Amino acid sequence: MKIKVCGLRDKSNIKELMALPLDYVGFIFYSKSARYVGDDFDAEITKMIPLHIRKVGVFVNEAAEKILTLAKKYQLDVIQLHGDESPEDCQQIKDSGIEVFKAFQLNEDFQFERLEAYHKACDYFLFDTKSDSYGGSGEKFNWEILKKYKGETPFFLSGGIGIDDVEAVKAFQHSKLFGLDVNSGFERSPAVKNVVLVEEFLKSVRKKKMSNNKYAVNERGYYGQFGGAYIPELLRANVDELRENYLKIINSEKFQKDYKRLLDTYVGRPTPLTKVANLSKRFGTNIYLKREDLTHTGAHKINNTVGQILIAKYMGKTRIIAETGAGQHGVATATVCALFGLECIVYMGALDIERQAPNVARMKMLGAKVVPAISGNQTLKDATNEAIRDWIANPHSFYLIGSVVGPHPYPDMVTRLQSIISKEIREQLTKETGNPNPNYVIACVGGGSNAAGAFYHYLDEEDVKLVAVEASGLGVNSGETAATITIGDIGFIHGSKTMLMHDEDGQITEPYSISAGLDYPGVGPLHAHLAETGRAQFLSVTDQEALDAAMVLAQSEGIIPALESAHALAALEQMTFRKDDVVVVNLSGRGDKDMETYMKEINNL
Ligand SMILES: O=C(O)c1ccccc1NCC(=O)[C@H](O)[C@H](O)COP(=O)(O)O
Repeated sequence: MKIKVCGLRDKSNIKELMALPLDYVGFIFYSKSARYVGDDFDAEITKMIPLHIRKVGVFVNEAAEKILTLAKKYQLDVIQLHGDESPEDCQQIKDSGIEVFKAFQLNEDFQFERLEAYHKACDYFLFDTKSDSYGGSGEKFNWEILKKYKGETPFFLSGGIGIDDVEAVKAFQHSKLFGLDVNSGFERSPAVKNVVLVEEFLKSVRKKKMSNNKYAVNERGYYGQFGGAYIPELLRANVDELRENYLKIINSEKFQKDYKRLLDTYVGRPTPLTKVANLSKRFGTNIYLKREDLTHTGAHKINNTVGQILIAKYMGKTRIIAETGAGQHGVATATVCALFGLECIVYMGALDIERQAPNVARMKMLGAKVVPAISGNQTLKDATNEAIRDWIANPHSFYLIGSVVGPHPYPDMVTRLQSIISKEIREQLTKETGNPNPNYVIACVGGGSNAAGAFYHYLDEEDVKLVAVEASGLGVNSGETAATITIGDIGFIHGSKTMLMHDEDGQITEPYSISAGLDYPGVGPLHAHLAETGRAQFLSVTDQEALDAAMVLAQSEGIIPALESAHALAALEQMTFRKDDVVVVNLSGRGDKDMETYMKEINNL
């Protein structure tokens, strides 16, 4: 929720307010207002305002020429029009490249049809109370009226909002509510705000709503209708042992201390949140990359293997088994087994062993035994079957799964271990913009572990749009695809009920994507639930679109992404953003491992 404090003038008061996480500050350029900045308002005052706080000039029936002159002088980012300005007046300001807020004074008789002519010409509306003055009346209006507002332009709620309105504001819901505009409710005297009260208001309004756990796993291991533990009887004891222990261990102080130490000193966390200027310019918004590519081993996978190896140790396990497709999870598992001196057996399809020679060599160098799966298509699905067989035969082993898939508790356990990603994003954005919540979080989805981690702390923050990007390979209808949510159905795979791709006989189909990490015929049950409830939007990206996006990032920002992450980047091309949106793309891995593919697929490399 964006917060705008309007009606400022006093330099020392403004300086104090600048320390608060505000989004907008407003200056009244209407001479009849008690908060009028005055004819000799010092332009140095607006210059000292940090760039992330946007400066709004408030005008009433003023000539466009004068507005634009003052906008230049005071470096205003936004013009807020409070008089009888027409859509054409708004458009004239907008055409000069400045954002426009149009204020409307509402009462029960307000005709919302009036707004239709303004949508194109305004970036935001501001709904204030009908009064004899043009604004700053300190009076509230009946917010229920806004149920009638069905327009597309987001709005600020305004009019007499004060510290006593925190609960009402939090309870008020409207899909187009963008922010709150406050003014006289926080004044000591005209144009001088009570900084302590403003700070208290910001904290209370933004305090995380008590999680309603709508998207969390329930005690039976389900996300809505998805999840569960559909496993052979012979595996039951192994899975139950893990289910009974994982939360106790993860929540223990000792685990938290050991896990944090490893994340900080071995994995290299926190990973940076990089604002990418050239990409931001290209998409006309503010794009940040969460740099999982900078972790040890070069991808987010290590967050999970470091956590699971600790859980295995605490459970007294000495033998680790894992399955791997392209070898990334195998390498991350072999890495932590080497670190802890544990035996490591990695099952890998015989065909994948042939295709992924460097990763096979890495695993061997790290001391792991790589066992070929020679059944079926000799790929990931078959490797998983072999790993499960091994686990049944060797119950003292720990099966270390690499994504938010498999029987409960794996999806929840892996999600929690990857949630460090969104925990850090929140902390980093708070420092950077004053608000922990971005407008969008975008991540690629194969099984879905990097997306689960990037989404986790935002699941109940409905103002944050979650975008999951699947690999559509050669196209969603080509038969050569891995876009499970887009074309799949409900079914059972690797011990859980979820969405998967299958043929007419119900057989799971072989997925295809240029990106090995997205080449999975199912998806984690959390993601199936996010898709079903509409909490996350699912987009799909072809091989070619991902390759193009990788080139754009490499050549505009000097970062070569993993092919998986390139899918998340390519989704930007399918979306439209506002100038002041904050968009976080989870850059799940670095591109070194994909150089052979890039060299083969991109001309002149
Ligand atoms: O604040 C003023 O004096 C004013 C005068 C003329 C036009 C607009 C004005 N204020 C604009 C605002 O953005 C106010 O914050 C908004 O009207 C709500 O004010 P309040 O009821 O005091 O919270």
